[in-house]
Amino acid sequence: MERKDEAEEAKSKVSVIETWLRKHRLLYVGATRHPFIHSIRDGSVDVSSFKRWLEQDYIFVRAFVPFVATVLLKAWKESFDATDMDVILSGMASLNDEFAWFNKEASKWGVSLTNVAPQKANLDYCRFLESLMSSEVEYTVAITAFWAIETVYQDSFAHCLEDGSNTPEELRDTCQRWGNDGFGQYCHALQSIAEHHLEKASDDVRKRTEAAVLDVLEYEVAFWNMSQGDT
Ligand SMILES: Cc1ncc(CO)c(N)n1
Repeated sequence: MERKDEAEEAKSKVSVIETWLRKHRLLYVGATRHPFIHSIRDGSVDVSSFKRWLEQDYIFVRAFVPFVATVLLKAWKESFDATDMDVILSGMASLNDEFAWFNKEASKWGVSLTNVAPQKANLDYCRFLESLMSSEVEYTVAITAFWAIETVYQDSFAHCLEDGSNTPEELRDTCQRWGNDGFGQYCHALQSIAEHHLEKASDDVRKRTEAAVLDVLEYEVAFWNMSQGDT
């Protein structure tokens, strides 16, 4: 039998992340095709649910920024590829715009972002983020969790902009925020970085990274449930 050359072999090899997405398909679909997302896409969304999501997501993003800062710190210490930092920094820059966007969106919907009490699912998710901020958590685990968090929003909101969707005009801006092609490319860049580090990781780190990705997907489902008032 002829030996495949290396390039051929690399091409046919399924990536670590792709393997996990196949293995945990149902959970991934649960996080990215949630009834709340379906309701945005088909136009039946309840305004009070959307407002609740907006208020709670603002609190989440406040906690997300320090998490991303620790990912940046770990990239600086643990990765020898300068593009890692460039990609993470571009993510931080877009989070800066995101705060301006949240304020604009809040006034459009008559929502106040100050004095909002975080709900349980949000507190749980923020606490999980905080656990990932520890210096004990390896860069591979943190960058892959980061990829998963961004990708759930990208995949969910891009679905609301696809042909055949019936997303109300006043919600298109929100869907664009995470569903636009540039954000999609940024998620792919994060995926390549995560994959690169996973390929080199020990079995133990890989196992813990897979567990963190599953945690992210479960917290995302709970977050959408909370927005719909189901918790
Ligand atoms: C809950 C949640 N997950 C992911 C993102 C993406 O940044 C977000 N803004 N909120």
